[in-house]
Amino acid sequence: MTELHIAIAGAGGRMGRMLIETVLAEPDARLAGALDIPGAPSIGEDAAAFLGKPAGVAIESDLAKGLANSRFLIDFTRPEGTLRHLAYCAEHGVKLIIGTTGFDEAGKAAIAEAAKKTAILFAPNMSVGVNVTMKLLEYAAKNLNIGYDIEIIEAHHRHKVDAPSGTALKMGEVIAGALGRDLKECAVYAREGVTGPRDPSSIGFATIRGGDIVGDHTVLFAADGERIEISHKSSSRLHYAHGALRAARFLADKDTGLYDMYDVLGLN
Ligand SMILES: NC(=O)C1=CN([C@@H]2O[C@H](COP(=O)(O)OP(=O)(O)OC[C@H]3O[C@@H](n4cnc5c(N)ncnc54)[C@H](OP(=O)(O)O)[C@@H]3O)[C@@H](O)[C@H]2O)C=CC1
Ligand SMILES: O=C(O)C1=N[C@H](C(=O)O)C[C@H](O)C1
Repeated sequence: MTELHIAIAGAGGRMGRMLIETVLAEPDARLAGALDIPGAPSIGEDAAAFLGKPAGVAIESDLAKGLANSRFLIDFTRPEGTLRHLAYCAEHGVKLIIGTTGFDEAGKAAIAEAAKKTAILFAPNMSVGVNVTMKLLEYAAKNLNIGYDIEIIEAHHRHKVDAPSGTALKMGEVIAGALGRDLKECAVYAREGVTGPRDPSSIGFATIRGGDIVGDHTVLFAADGERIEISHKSSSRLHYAHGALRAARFLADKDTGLYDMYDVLGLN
């Protein structure tokens, strides 16, 4: 069994901590490094101090130190952080699993470019359930292509900084693709005041933020006389972390290339 030497970025964050706990629990993985943003209170602490059982890995802000012993970096941070890590990983052949959301087009292009130099898994949601839900949405959209208004509703905790969620946007892309539409042309992200009647070719988004909601996504197909709702609800972050570990195993024999969870799960 090849041991996966993994560093975790955003080590003090919600997903960072879940990933550290998960890596420490997996027999084929070793926590080999931990990063956080310069100035974060966690810098210098043991990465597993929050678990009450030190792992002997200090949280670093210096990328060379934090990644010295790692072949993989799992990064769930912010676009600006991921893009900084990306440049270093591409240069030094560290494989990257990116869960961060909220990238603009330039950020996505930078990730695609870096994938010519190192292997990258980039997915706004690493849950197996969410990715299977995407396939259900593709099927539903293809078969409900006339007379159904499509609305995507997502709800997350009060700390989330980007909207709509990366998952909701990906769901929109999957649905638009299945219908032969371009999401950039048909997405409606907000409604207020006198909006006029709904454009039947639009795909609407609604965002809810509050409390500790881990992540809920519902796609509504609404027609005259019936409604179909396809929902996924997360009650824990563990399944995202398990997905990220599956992604690392998938990248183990890849040197370059840009992949997503469909590749990992054989859903293409
Ligand atoms: N793909 C998936 O399956 C999932 C994706 N996500 C995405 O992961 C990301 C993180 O979510 P979450 O863990 O809840 O967020 P948190 O805010 O809890 O954690 C983010 C971590 O990244 C650090 N950070 C912030 N800015 C930078 C930077 N510029 N450089 C380096 N590190 C930085 C933060 O440090 P500090 O706290 O000091 O600012 C913190 O440690 C989000 O984009 C979210 O949408 C979340 C869950 C699942
Ligand atoms: O910020 C979060 O928490 C989550 N972010 C991801 C997204 O934007 O889709 C995935 C998940 O919904 C949790």
